[in-house]
Amino acid sequence: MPLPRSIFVLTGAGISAESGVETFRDTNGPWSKVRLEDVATPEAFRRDPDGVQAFYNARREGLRRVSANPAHEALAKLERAFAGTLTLVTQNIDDLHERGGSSAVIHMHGELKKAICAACGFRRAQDGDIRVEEACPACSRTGTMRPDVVWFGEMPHHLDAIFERLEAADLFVSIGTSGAVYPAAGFVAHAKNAGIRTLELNLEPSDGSWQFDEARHGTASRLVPAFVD
Ligand SMILES: CC(C)NC(=O)[C@H](Cc1c[nH]c2ccccc12)NC(=O)[C@H](CCCC/N=C(/NCCC(=O)O)S[C@H]1O[C@H](COP(=O)(O)OP(=O)(O)OC[C@H]2O[C@@H](n3cnc4c(N)ncnc43)[C@H](O)[C@@H]2O)[C@@H](O)[C@H]1O)NC(=O)OCc1ccccc1
Repeated sequence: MPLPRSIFVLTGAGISAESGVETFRDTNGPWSKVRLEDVATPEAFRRDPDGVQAFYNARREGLRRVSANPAHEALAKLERAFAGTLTLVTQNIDDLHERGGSSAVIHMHGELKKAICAACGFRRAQDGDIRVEEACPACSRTGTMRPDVVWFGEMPHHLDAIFERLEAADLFVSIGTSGAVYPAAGFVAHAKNAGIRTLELNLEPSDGSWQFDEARHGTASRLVPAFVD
């Protein structure tokens, strides 16, 4: 296998599973206790801001109790080895890629540790809880500060740069994702149509596994370091 010149990596919840961040499919994960449309849509935020804030405040607080694992660290090593020609796109809203040493992470679904004003777009770093009634420091409106995450029905971030980088890559690697949520789940088909080699590293075959040139199944903390070395 010729050494790729530029690699595009997409990650999902599976890469953070061994750090203790539940995936969306975990039987006792956060998503097993709530309905997606009750916590991760703009409509839910309008209908029940307390419930939505509590859901994300709890996940943000949970980040204090977890740390990056060997899969995150291996991708940081790959970033150093492929200075500038590695694109790392994650669907995850946790900060474990950065805590694993990666510096150029594209969070296409946003970040738990950021907040945004739904009225004026003001953004800030967010460590503690967002309080429902707090006022936006920029426009002074209250009840508009929300987690800076992409909810269902909202446009993911950085899509133009993502597709540009994807088309310029010669290897697409998908790690720890079930391929259930679009547009991320469509990246493998896009890569194939562009003649790019595709590799899946996942605990089990994902919904889109049949599309990959190669699939290796097992835990990320074992598969990713083995892929990088
Ligand atoms: C449910 C699904 C069918 N719905 C969608 O896809 C929707 C609607 C839609 C759009 N296009 C479509 C086309 C067809 C059908 C539906 C749609 N998409 C949207 O609404 C998107 C926005 C979607 C983003 C929503 N926000 C998230 N997250 C942030 C918030 C939050 O986190 O709270 S999505 C969220 O769910 C997804 C969960 O998936 P995974 O990360 O893969 O996690 P999962 O648990 O499912 O799987 C884990 C995998 O890991 C593996 N694993 C487990 N342990 C390990 C281990 N140890 N090692 C290795 N692997 C492991 C498991 O085997 C498993 O395979 C991620 O994307 C995650 O970010 N927006 C949009 O379309 O806007 C308009 C648009 C867009 C583009 C252009 C024009 C218009």
